[in-house]
Amino acid sequence: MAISFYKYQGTGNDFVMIDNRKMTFPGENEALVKHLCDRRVGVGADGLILLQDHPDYDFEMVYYNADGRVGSMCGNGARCTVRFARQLGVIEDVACFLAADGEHQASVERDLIQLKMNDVQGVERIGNDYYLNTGSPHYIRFVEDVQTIDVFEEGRAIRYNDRFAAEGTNVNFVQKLSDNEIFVRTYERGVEDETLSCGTGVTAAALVAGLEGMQSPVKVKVLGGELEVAFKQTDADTFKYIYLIGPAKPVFNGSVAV
Ligand SMILES: N[C@@H](CCC[C@H](N)C(=O)O)C(=O)O
Repeated sequence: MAISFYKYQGTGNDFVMIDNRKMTFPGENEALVKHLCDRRVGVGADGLILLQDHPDYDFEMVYYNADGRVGSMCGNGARCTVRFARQLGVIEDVACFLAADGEHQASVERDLIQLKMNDVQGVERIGNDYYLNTGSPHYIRFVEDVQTIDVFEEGRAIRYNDRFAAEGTNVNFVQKLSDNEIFVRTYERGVEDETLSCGTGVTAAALVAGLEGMQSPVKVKVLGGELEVAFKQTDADTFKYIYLIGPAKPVFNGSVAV
């Protein structure tokens, strides 16, 4: 069997993208998804996304982590899916689509995709760190110099500690660069390694920076590029009108024998 695919990336977070409007892709086949995401024997990606028809939305996005399991919300993946939907002619410059955490709106403006994230309510304090859900679970730790952090070892230690081992969490190390800019490095659950960018992680980090006094919009540097997060804090730990803004680009397309 041959599978046609597209490869997209958003600030270095990369995805195998499949047009599954004919519902031919066997999404329940964990081993196949894992194989396609494998960087040695497959296409290679941090995750795989199916774009599917939905009766009530422009499209539905179904996201899998590189380990082959269905994931929760993926912010960079969603921005890439919007770009992909536009390339396929499914949408023009605006979209309303369904993802793991519900409905999302998005718009395309030249290179940039602006994605509306769901409201966030509840930010837990864990010692000097934070834990919140921006569609996916994120642990946030502020550090003095993010470049010197061993993200794999320190992130993995938190992801597999007694509190998180069963469900897992993504872990973000955040450095404040100025009064409106942060640098974020992320250990991603389901990839079980550092990725070059994580959209829901960057969003979580910006909201927590907001809790610590940073004004919206927050500029965010990641290893794979730059993003921006706009938000409105409406309560002690409630955020609304959250937007994740940044580029999403096609890389190549092809067909892979499986
Ligand atoms: N890379 C993603 C985050 C994906 C979700 C995560 N790996 C999980 O399932 O917890 C993003 O851009 O948000």
